Amino acid sequence: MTERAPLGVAVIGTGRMGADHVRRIHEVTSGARVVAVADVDAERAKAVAARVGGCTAHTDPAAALAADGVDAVLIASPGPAHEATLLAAFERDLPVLCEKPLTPDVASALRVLDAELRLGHRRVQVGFMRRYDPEYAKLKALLTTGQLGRPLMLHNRHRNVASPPFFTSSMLISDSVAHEADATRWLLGHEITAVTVLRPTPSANAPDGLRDPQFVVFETDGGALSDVEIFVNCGFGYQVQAEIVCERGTARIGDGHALVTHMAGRWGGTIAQDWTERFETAYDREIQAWVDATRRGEVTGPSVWDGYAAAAVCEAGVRALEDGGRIEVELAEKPALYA
Ligand SMILES: NC(=O)C1=CN([C@@H]2O[C@H](COP(=O)(O)OP(=O)(O)OC[C@H]3O[C@@H](n4cnc5c(N)ncnc54)[C@H](O)[C@@H]3O)[C@@H](O)[C@H]2O)C=CC1
Ligand SMILES: O=C1[C@@H](O)[C@H](O)[C@@H](O)[C@H](O)[C@H]1O
Repeated sequence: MTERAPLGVAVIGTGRMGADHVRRIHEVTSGARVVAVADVDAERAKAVAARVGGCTAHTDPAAALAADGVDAVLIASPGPAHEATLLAAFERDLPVLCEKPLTPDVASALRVLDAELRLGHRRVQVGFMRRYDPEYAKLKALLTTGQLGRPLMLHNRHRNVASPPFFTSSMLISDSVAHEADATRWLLGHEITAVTVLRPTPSANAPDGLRDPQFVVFETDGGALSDVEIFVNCGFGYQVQAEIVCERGTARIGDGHALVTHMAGRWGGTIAQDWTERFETAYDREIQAWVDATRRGEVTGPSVWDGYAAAAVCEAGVRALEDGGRIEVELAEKPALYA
């Protein structure tokens, strides 16, 4: 690849996120083009490839990685399939953007971490896109100035309209609260040391047997608390909000007051209905940052260590959900590669 050639991207998994990322790279991102896609569903892969000129469709991710013109990989298959594609990408030393979660459990996350360490350099950006959301970025910048003083508590709310049919009670933690695990670590610059999960009586609108909502409390090594209301069948909208409480003040994001209307004796606004709407700008910025860094020969953004740490927090959270009580998070020693 010459310095100015567009980055040739293989997109693995062409479901909801993968197809949206293909569209994004094709229409929004500069400096990249999709040259191959793979999906176990051949028809879906073909349909998505057909929307992009010069893109080959595969059912085997390894074949897509080996296709002509592939310089980098975007993984958007389900979490349990990530490890195999990550390891295949490492064999070709290809840069990767891997949708969250890095992998669904600690054992597989550690295998990926070990494999990247053996490679000897960072290759992966993990898709914790909230770090690229303008509101989260402003909150992070404010905290970095130190004006508010030491962070004491972070209150998070994470609401989805409805959960998909395959969603389990533990997925509220491993699939959804994974975002707050990362946001807490990133915003505070602390590691999470323990997790407690409280379970109110499930909403009558939750599917039978689903423990929804849940109230999760993280303790951090900086002495802060971060709580998360996770409610994936709230019915009315997609809401992600965060309020930081510090020694000298508070700051809050996610109220969605960009447009307030006054009409017919009422005032109000609209609520996003899903993540593609609420975080559209974050995804655009995330993919552009990945493409730009990759073309410079760099790897930036959330690392394999961040993906592993989130997996460790979520695994402790799932145990806390199942067993009750407070579960400590066990983290390996942080390798120098991720310092
Ligand atoms: N950052 C974010 O806000 C979000 C991230 N995600 C993540 O994106 C990833 C994909 O999620 P969705 O698009 O919602 O799922 P989806 O189910 O809509 O799409 C997954 C696609 O992967 C294909 N697939 C399954 N196994 C495969 C394999 N071994 N190789 C290649 N393709 C395979 C499926 O046929 C399907 O087309 C997941 O890791 C999920 O956690 C999902 C939603 C939001
Ligand atoms: O990552 C996501 C989904 O996988 C998850 O299931 C949702 O709860 C999150 O809001 C969304 O951002």
